[in-house]
Amino acid sequence: MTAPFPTGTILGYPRIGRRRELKRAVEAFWAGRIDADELERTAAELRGITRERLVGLGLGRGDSSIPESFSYYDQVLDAAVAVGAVPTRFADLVDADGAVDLAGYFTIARGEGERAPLEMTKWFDSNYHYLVPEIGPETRFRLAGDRLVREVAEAKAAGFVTRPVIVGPVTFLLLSKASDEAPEGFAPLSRLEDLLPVYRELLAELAAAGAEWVQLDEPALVSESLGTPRGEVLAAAQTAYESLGQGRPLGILVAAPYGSLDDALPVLQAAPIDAIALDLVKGEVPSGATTDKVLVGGAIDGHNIWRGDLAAAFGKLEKLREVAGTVAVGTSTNLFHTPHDVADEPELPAQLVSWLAFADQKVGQVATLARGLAEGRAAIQAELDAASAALEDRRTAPGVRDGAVRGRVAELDDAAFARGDYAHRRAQQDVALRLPPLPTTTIGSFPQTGDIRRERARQAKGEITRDEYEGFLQQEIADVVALQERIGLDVIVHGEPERNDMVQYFAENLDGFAVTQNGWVQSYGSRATRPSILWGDVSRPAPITVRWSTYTQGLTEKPVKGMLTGPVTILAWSFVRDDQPLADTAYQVALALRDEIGDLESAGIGVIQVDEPALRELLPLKKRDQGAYLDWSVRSFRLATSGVEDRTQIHTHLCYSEFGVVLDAIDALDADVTSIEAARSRMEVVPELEKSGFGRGIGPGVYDIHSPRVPSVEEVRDLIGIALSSIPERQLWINPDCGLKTRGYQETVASLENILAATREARAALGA
Ligand SMILES: CN1c2c(nc(N)[nH]c2=O)NC[C@@H]1CNc1ccc(C(=O)N[C@@H](CCC(=O)N[C@@H](CCC(=O)N[C@@H](CCC(=O)O)C(=O)O)C(=O)O)C(=O)O)cc1
Ligand SMILES: N[C@@H](CCS)C(=O)O
Ligand SMILES: [Zn+2]
Repeated sequence: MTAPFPTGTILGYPRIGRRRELKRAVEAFWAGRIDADELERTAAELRGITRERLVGLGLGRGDSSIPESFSYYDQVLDAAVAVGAVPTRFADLVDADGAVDLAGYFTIARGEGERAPLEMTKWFDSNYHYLVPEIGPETRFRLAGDRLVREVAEAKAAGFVTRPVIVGPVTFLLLSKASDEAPEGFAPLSRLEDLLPVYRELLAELAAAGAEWVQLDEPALVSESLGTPRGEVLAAAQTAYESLGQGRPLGILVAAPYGSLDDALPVLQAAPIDAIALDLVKGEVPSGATTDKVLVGGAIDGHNIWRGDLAAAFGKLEKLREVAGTVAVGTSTNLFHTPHDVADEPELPAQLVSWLAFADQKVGQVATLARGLAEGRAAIQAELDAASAALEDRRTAPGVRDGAVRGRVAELDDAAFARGDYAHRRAQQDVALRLPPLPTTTIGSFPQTGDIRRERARQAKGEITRDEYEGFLQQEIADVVALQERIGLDVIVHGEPERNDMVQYFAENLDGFAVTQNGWVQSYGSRATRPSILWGDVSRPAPITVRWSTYTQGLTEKPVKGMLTGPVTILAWSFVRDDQPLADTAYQVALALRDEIGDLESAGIGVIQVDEPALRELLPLKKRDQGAYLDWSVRSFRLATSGVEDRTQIHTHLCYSEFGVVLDAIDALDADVTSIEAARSRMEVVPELEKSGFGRGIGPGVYDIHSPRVPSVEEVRDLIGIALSSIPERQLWINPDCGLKTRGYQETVASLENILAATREARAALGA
């Protein structure tokens, strides 16, 4: 007999700690300042605090409503390690039972010496990055990790019955790539039948440790963008859950966040599982056939921070009751996309705070709606009314709608989105910039050293004055310029030392945004960001970057590249207002950037880069939504960048994604030069670019900045050679994959020197 499913739950909770305690402990472990036992103790303490907190917020101690969703680094890596899927290059880290210890786990995540880590890529349409498992015929699946089982037991010992969460087998394989050993055309999904017994064994162990329910996350079932034919995905889901459901030792919840299940819903309904979690924020309440399964209605948005329309959310659950015998309320996704607690933001205006719900407030909302489901709408009417009143207040608050901003957007005509003919631009830029063949540049940031972060923190605390801080930054820029000149780079950057983050910095300088003090959200591993809150109409009260760029240009004869973050990325990495289409907000941000670009040009900056690393990330998971997205995202970039003279060279930069499906959109951005991550995949994107007829400047990265490894001159020369076999010399730029902010100086300098040495060799070979 399956235990009853709780009436309210969340799909997961932030695991980094309210003050990023996990980051500090993990980085201390990496630096050798604490040992594995101490790291384990800190992590166990954090899990204990989380469980107690969730009970305090209204979840149950013994009813499986609390998810066991901790991870030291990444949940996909956790699944890989649990099922023994460790690539052969890490074989020495694996013990006789197939297990790796904590140090080994981090080595797989981060690489070591010549051993590359697992590749990192975007988790669905979010700014979270997961590690890509490598699967081949040689992968020996076995139950190799017992961490989740130990955490269930740890909870049990503390008086909790929690619900362990693990990436489901179908999603696990669909997110994997073929290992180095696999033959051409090998599909990891072909190993499903071999993987399922391991999951079955894991479920048995979780049940033995005291779990009554397990949550298998299957977001891949909602996505149409993973490249596997839909029929194969559905068949895999059927096989997996027919198999796992037979004689199951505990209740199985299959969670499908980030969109609607569409034709996968009947497959899951027919399978011998007990509950299905639906995303009712991105997806609709399903109509049609009724089901005997528990439907967990994800009516509370797990991917943003708005308090939202609680009455409408309850309405969705009431509608869900028309198709399911048992309905529970949940979050649409794991809450790890949101910061911990609005109460940690004393500096935010009270009115704005009243519109917000971070993870803890969302748990409270789930508890309220669960009470409504149990006791009827009248029991929660006061809470529903309070949320509706906050929503109405938000609708009419000053700044949410700014007539001047709206008027400007309304008056835009086609000319605002177009530059002159590229051939003419190129000719003018050649004269203005006088660059050598295979011009070299970097992507913008130089290492964000402890010193820089400390000085910024001291300035924020009032320990040093604004002038002292700015003097420090000027010195930092002067050093970075001198370094680039010494190494021989052609287009100089200022290194972005004034930026805490490439989005937050702009948010701090634009109207319509608020920023948080403690609103950290994990981006990957130990790295986090504080997404800004875009709550009102956006405009630029004053120039933002102009004085930094002009100061830098005053230090060198070489062209300095102005550096901005593009509209799509500013939206993607902020919490964006949900009361108007994203396109409308994007155009407002684009106009603010257009003003900044105009001012940079007027100040004599001849090269301006507008980063759009999140262009691929925001691509909707459903094909039916992609055309409209690509249209407004490309237009917003063009709106930002097309106000300049032909002689001004516009660059863009993309990274952290696979770009195949958006190559046409990248071309349509009409940037003069596009730098794109390519080193880690050994220039995989280059033949695709050639095929797509990309005709402007292109800089496929030759240095993988995710790793501390220094690429050798030969390695860079080989990559340049591969690039030149597809890209005409006239178009090719030489640059790293991305900014250098997460790197140290030693490896940065050595790598850039090697890049320049390889470029000089390549130029000589071309007779240039
Ligand atoms: C390029 N990427 C980015 C993404 N998203 C963004 N919003 N920004 C990005 O750059 N997504 C894709 C990629 C990869 N993702 C990341 C995400 C995060 C980092 C990163 O390095 N994060 C830093 C924190 C950066 C930051 O906000 N720094 C602030 C605050 C610094 C701080 O912690 N200060 C201390 C005090 C200082 C001291 O004494 O040392 C404190 O507050 O306690 C700043 O610089 O002012 C991280 O550490 O996680 C990289 C890529
Ligand atoms: N200009 C930014 C781009 C990161 S995607 C940087 O160099 O860090
Ligand atoms: Zn980048």
